[in-house]
Formats: sequence, C-alpha cells, structure tokens
Amino acid sequence: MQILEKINNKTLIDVKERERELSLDELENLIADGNFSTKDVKKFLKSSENEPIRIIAEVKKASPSKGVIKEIFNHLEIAKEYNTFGANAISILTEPHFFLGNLEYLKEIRDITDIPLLRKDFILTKYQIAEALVYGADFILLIAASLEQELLNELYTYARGLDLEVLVEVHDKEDLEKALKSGATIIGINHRNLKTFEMDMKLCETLIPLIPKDKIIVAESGVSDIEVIKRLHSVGADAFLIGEHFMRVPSIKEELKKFKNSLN
Ligand SMILES: O=P(O)(O)OC[C@@H](O)[C@@H](O)c1c[nH]c2ccccc12
Repeated sequence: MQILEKINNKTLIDVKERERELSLDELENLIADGNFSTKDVKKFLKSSENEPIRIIAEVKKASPSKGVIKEIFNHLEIAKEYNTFGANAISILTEPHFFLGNLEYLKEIRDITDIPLLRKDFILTKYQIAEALVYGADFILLIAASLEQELLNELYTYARGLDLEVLVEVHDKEDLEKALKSGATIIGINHRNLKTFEMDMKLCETLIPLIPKDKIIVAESGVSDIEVIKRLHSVGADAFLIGEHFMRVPSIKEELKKFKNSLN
C-alpha cells in the first residue's frame, strides 16, 4: 500500500474514535454557540510590491520520508520565533503517527500569535474541518490526490461555510484540474510526490502557467535557499511553505529575515 493511503486509512480510524467522544453535531453546536472568527488569510499570502515574498513557516517534528527531523522540539518556542521574525502564517502539523504532530499544538500556538494558522493534516472529513476551527485554525489543507472530485468540492464548500480558507494541494495536472473545479483560490504546488516522496523542483514552471492569474500560489516542500525562492517568485509563486529547513538551521530569525528579503 502507498504511504498516502496508509496515512489516510489511519486518519479515518482516528476520526471515528474522536467522533465517539464528541459527535460532529456536538462540534457544530459548539461552533454555533461560540465565537470562532478567522483571519483574511489571502491578505497574508498574496505577494505585493511592498512584501513580495510571503512565508508559511511550518512546525514539523518528523515526517515519514525523513524520520525525526528535530530531536529537541518545542512547538511553542518555534512558533514564537516564526511570529516574531516575520512569518506571514504558521503551518502546524497535527497528524500524530507519521509526523508526530498534535492537535493540541494548534490550540496552544493560537494563544501566542495573531498571524494565520494552517491545520496541516490529512483532511478527509467534515469532522476534521470543524475541529480545525474549534482548535484555532484560519485555514486548512486539502490534498487533491486524496480526494475524489465530489468529496473535494463538498469539503471545500463546508470549510468556506465556516469561514475557513482552504489551501488545495496539487502535484500534477490532474490534481490541478480538480483543484480549479473545486473553486480553490489558494493553490499549493507540492514539489514532493506524497505517494513516492520523489521531489520535482521544476513543478512550478510546469503548473503555474496553467493557473488563472487571480489565484494565490504557494510553493511547497524542499525550499531551503534564496536562489530557489527567487526563481519560484519569478515564475509566479506568492508564498513559500517551508518546514524541514527551519527545523535544522541554527537561527530561524536569520533564515526568515534572509528569505523575506531575498529580492533586495
Ligand atoms: O519540510 P519541507 O520540505 O519544507 O516541506 C514543508 C511542507 O511542504 C510539507 O510538510 C508538506 C506539504 N504537503 C504536505 C502534506 C502533508 C504533510 C506534509 C506536507
């Protein structure tokens, strides 16, 4: 079985378990009675003359392709640095088995920052979307390769109905077609194939010309130097989703500053 399928299967088992504790109806009642406002994510991610390079910095302890990336890992310390040194949004992996993430990280990081937070997980159900809102997310990830068109459309509409923004992730033309049909306005181009872990750092050049100009483009995975950022910006990327690199550098502050200023 492919790794993506494995993760998705495990994810669905976990969701069922959580639903036994608190049903979707109950979650939705919580939302109806609460005050779960979200931020205007697009404003933070769209490249502009003043601030051409937008960075989504990821809190990432481990991954199935690399194993444990950061042994001494303090999600709050990392998020505080991202917040202080100019990240435009923070991506928080909440998948617990393969990425050693945690949904609680989302809630805890919400308390220390006002920039948009992405729930980065393998979202296959409305339940996970409602949860994302309750735990403090402003936007969610939907992976086109994991979802049939109909389900992608349904989850996209559900999230927008809760005022959550959606980053729809693609890795080839077929994914991209699906993403555009769903109505996505923020499109993530993942250089990493989630089924094989192979990297294609030229993917933006292939796919961006096929995307209408008004969409926001996020270049994802394998970004670790200024030359790559410059090149991808010049072909139309607005924002960069960076995880592993920030987990490994001695100073997040210096790297973030360098990347934000890469065009200067
Ligand atoms: O650590 P990297 O190579 O900078 O990549 C970050 C991010 O793009 C990656 O974590 C990611 C992109 N899409 C995903 C989907 C699920 C899990 C993880 C991901």
